Amino acid sequence: MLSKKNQTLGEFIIENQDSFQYSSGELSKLINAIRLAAKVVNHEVSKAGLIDILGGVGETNVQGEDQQKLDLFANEKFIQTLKNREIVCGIASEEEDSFISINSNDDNHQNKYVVLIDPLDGSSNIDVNVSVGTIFSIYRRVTPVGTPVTIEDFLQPGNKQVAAGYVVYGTSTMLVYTTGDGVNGFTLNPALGTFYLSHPNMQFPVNGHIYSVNEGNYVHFNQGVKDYIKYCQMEEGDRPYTSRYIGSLVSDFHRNMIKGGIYMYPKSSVTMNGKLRLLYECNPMAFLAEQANGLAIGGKNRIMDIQPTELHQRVPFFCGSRNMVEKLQEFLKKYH
Ligand SMILES: O=P(O)(O)OC[C@H]1O[C@](O)(COP(=O)(O)O)[C@@H](O)[C@@H]1O
Ligand SMILES: [Mg+2]
Ligand SMILES: [Mg+2]
Repeated sequence: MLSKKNQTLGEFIIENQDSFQYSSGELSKLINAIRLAAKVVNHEVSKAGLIDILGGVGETNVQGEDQQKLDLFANEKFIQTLKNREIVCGIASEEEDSFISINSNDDNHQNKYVVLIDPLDGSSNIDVNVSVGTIFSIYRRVTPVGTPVTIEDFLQPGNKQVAAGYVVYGTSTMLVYTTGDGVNGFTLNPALGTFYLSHPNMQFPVNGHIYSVNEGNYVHFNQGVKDYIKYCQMEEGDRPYTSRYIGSLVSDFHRNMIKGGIYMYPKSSVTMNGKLRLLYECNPMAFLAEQANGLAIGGKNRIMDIQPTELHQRVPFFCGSRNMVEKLQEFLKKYH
């Protein structure tokens, strides 16, 4: 991977095109499309209080969650931008019941990629001015080029991803992604509308001192998770760790990748499979984590080895600094 601090995202994409195993320029166009949609969404997010984009639309998505205006705005912008560029043959989104098959105007199109997105991550934080994000995961289709995509093209295990990333709309706006050759972070200069390489070759510190979990659910967690949380809080060695939970997966992950930490959304007696969606939340964050020397598990198993069965399936998710996730796994194993 070739990287020079402060080079633009556009320059970085071109310079690293050949390090991508399927390099044909299509993936570069795809990342460029995501860059463009991220800027459009960032523009709305940054002035959310001034325009009528706060609050819900009074409808729920396929998962029974209240859809926020910004969920739908971001969903529309990412789908539209990807469609207009004629580089993907299918899209799946948290806000769409089923996948969208993209028919090209060019019958001989060679579009090989499908994209899965969480257009707006951290929806519960939109109205309270806390950082939110967008998450994306990219696969090569498994069905023949030129034919309509099928569910098979989306239900691929995470270890088949060719690229994944997120945008965090926070104190600054960053796009962080991997194509399987390390993780790089780009910060948007809003005045110029350009992303610059600010965080080359991001790495999870092997150890960390931050644990991120919604402790309001503590009583519903299984004993292994409870014991690990108690371990984090114990006055011993380099503990207690600090508890930090923003409630936006992207923002909690981003902080933990920079400072060292572990994020947990376990299954519980109320959320039998946890809350987070395997295909457009857990798999992309797991790909990034592993590319940044971290780990991502669902309990006993590696998240990216899970064979998906449904578009919106949920799985327990534990992700972060290598030694912290391995320690948690020790506690979980005690009760399996
Ligand atoms: O409020 P809870 O139950 O702790 O859940 C917070 C988690 O849910 C999410 O908001 C789910 O994502 P969406 O906002 O995209 O639905 C994560 O970003 C976050 O980590
Ligand atoms: Mg989400
Ligand atoms: Mg969302």
